[in-house]
Amino acid sequence: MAAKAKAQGIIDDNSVAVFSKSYCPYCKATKSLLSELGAKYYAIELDQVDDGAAIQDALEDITSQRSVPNIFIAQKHIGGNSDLQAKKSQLPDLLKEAKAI
Ligand SMILES: N[C@@H](CCC(=O)N[C@@H](CS)C(=O)NCC(=O)O)C(=O)O
Repeated sequence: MAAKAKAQGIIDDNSVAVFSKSYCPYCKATKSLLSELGAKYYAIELDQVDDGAAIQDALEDITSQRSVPNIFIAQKHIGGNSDLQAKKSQLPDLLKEAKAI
């Protein structure tokens, strides 16, 4: 429950939240794209925090998605890297609406 509250808090408190793992190439692609677009984002590396596995379980409960990256923009679940890349043309508007750029 603590992990679920922490995951939800990260989603609620950040215009863009990326649940990531430091070695994950899809996560790197997501963070690169957001950086290229000049977006402010919060990333948590689940392989580098003690409660990372519990947060990953909580994310699966919340989103039915277990893989990382698990991405939220303006508290809305976007999905993983392939979902984010597929929205590339809409991202500038989405990120502006979210006040991330
Ligand atoms: N199609 C997914 C692929 C993501 C993926 O395969 N991520 C791997 C890490 S690189 C993963 O979540 N593996 C399971 C795990 O780390 O628990 C996307 O585009 O985000």
